Amino acid sequence: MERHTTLGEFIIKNQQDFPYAKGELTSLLSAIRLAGKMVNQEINKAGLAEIRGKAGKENVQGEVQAKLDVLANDMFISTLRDRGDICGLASEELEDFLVFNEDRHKNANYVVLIDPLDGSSNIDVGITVGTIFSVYRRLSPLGTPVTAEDFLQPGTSQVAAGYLIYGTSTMLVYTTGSGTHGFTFDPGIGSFFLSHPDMMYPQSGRTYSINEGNYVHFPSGIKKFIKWVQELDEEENRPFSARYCGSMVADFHRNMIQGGVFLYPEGTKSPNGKLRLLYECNPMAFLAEQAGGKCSDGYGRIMERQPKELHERAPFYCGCKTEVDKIEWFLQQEN
Ligand SMILES: O=P(O)(O)OC[C@H]1O[C@](O)(COP(=O)(O)O)[C@@H](O)[C@@H]1O
Ligand SMILES: [Mg+2]
Ligand SMILES: [Mg+2]
Repeated sequence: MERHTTLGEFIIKNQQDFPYAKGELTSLLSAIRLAGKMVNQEINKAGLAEIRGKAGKENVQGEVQAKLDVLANDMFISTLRDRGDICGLASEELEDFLVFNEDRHKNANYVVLIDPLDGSSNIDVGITVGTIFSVYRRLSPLGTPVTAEDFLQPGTSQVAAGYLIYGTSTMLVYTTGSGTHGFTFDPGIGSFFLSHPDMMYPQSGRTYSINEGNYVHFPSGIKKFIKWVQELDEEENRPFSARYCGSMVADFHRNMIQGGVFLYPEGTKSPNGKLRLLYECNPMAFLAEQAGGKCSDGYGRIMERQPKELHERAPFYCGCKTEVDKIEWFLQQEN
C-alpha cells in the first residue's frame, strides 16, 4: 500500500527548501511542527488540564489573554529559540520583538512572526482554533543586531508562511512560494503526512464569512456587498451561505477548500479593523495567493502594504478571486 509522504520528505522531494541553503526550511518547519504537536496536545485536554479561561493579563492589544494564548506563545518561543537559523521572533502576545541569543545565532538568516493561538474566544467552547506563522529573511547584515526593520517587511517579502489548525483533525498548511500544501497529523505515528497537495480555491464560491453583528460599523460598500450576496438570483446561485466561526484559521481553511470569501472590514474594533497585518493578514494572504485566491485591503493587494509597526491592523478581504474583486468594486464605487 502506497503510504503518504511526510512533511520532511515533501520538502526534500519538491526542493521546497529556501534557495539560500539546504536544510534551513526543514529545520524551521520541524520546530513549528514540534511546537504545533505540543499545543495540539494541550488543546485536546484543555478541559482537564485547567488551561481554560483567562490568564488574568492583557496583551499589547488590550485583549485579555487566554491561558492557552500564553501557553502556546511560550511553546513556540521555546521551540524556535534554539534553532540556529532564527535570530528573532515577534508575536501577538509580546509587545516588542524578541532577539534570540546573538552569539549562538551569528548565521541566523530568518525572523519569525506568530499568532500563537488564533481564535482565542473559541478555546473554552471546544471550537477549532489555530496558530499562524510568517517567515522573512532578515534585512540586517549577519553579525549585526536584529532591528525592527527585520520584522517590518511587506508581505511580498515573506519566504514562508502557514498555519496549524487544531480541528476535527490537526493539519499544518504552508507555502514557500511554490503552491500551498496541507499535511494531516497522524497521532498514532506522531507525524504530519501530505493530505492536500497544491490546495486551490475555486474561481468563485458561494459562502461568505463575516461577523454581521458589526454591520452598523461597516463601510457602505461592504453593506452593499452583503445585500448583494443575500439577494435571490438563481442564475448566479445567490443567496450565498453564511459561515463564520470566530476563528480566522478555520474560516479561511474551509473557504480555501470549499470556496468562499472572508471579510474583516475597517471600522470594526479599530479604524483598520481587527486583524493584524504582520502575523494574521500577510501569512494568510501568501497562502491564499499561492492557492489561486486573492487577498485585498479593499483597495489593493494587502501584501504590498508597508508595515509601520508590529501590531498594526489592516482591513482583510480574502478568498475566491471573483468575490474579492466584487468587494473591491463595491468599495471603490463609494469613492
Ligand atoms: O469576534 P470577532 O470580532 O468576530 O473576531 C473574530 C476574529 O478574531 C480572531 O479571533 C482574532 O485572532 P486572535 O484570537 O488570535 O486574537 C480571529 O481568529 C477571528 O476571525
Ligand atoms: Mg488571531
Ligand atoms: Mg491570537
